[in-house]
Amino acid sequence: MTNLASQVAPSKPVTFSQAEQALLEAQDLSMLYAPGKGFEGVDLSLYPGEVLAIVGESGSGKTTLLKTLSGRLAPQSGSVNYCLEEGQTAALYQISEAERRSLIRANFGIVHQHPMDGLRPRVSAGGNIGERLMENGWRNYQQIREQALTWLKAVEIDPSRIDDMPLTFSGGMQQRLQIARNLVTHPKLVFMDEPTGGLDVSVQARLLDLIRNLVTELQLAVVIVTHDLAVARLLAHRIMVMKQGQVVESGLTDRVLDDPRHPYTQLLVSSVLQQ
Ligand SMILES: Nc1ncnc2c1ncn2[C@@H]1O[C@H](COP(=O)(O)OP(=O)(O)OP(=O)(O)O)[C@@H](O)[C@H]1O
Repeated sequence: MTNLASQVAPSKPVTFSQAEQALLEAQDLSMLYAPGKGFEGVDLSLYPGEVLAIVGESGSGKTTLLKTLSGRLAPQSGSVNYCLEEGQTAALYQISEAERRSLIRANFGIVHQHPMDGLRPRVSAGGNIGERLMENGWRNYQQIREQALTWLKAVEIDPSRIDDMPLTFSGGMQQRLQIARNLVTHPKLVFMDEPTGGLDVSVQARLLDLIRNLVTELQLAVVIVTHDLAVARLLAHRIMVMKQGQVVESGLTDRVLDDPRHPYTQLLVSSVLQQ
């Protein structure tokens, strides 16, 4: 394992009641830009409060799948259903574009690998957080600023930086700000694409610890794309392994990493152990 694993203790195994209705369900989902480029035949169920890691080599289709699951890229075939409340489900690609946008705004968080892809560069840190509240109907300036201050503290950013522009922040701070902007509206489901990629190992460890605490505290369901098995081990209850656009193995994190069954997963796990 990398240094990262030794700096953050692994999360406790949790089981999810399969009797509960899935929050997100994908059936026979495919999106290929060209043969072998994208993903095909993906089935998946995610339960409330569950963290699912999608792992696999570069180009295996992880980001494309994440975009489709989060309503940002229509599949060529298959369905994605989101459970609005017990017994009420929305088919993400059968509702109108406006309905899908509003569903995403109210229920999903989307954390990009490069924080500036998810932040507005010409808006202050406080404004970046407050904007999300305004999009969800908040109007009282004082309350919005108070929430922004609370969330800056929650993601360990000095509240005195509230009026500073995100471009004056370090990469780690920008990523924490992007997380605050996403979580301020208490989404039920958050999609993360390599949220610790491109950061120093010590910054990664701090960020991972923060993400793990927030996920537990807010009981978030998360789909996280990572090529780093240590990140998956620390955060995820379940892992899905992708190779060339196909899911080759999935299961509880400890089972997949400690007893990998598919030769490709065995290769991934053994290559990490040799580092
Ligand atoms: N907009 C696009 N148009 C055409 N091909 C694309 C597009 N986006 C991605 N691809 C191709 O689809 C395949 C899967 O890409 P994807 O980004 O989903 O993989 P990934 O597993 O997330 O890789 P990485 O870990 O490097 O981000 C790659 O071959 C990629 O080049």
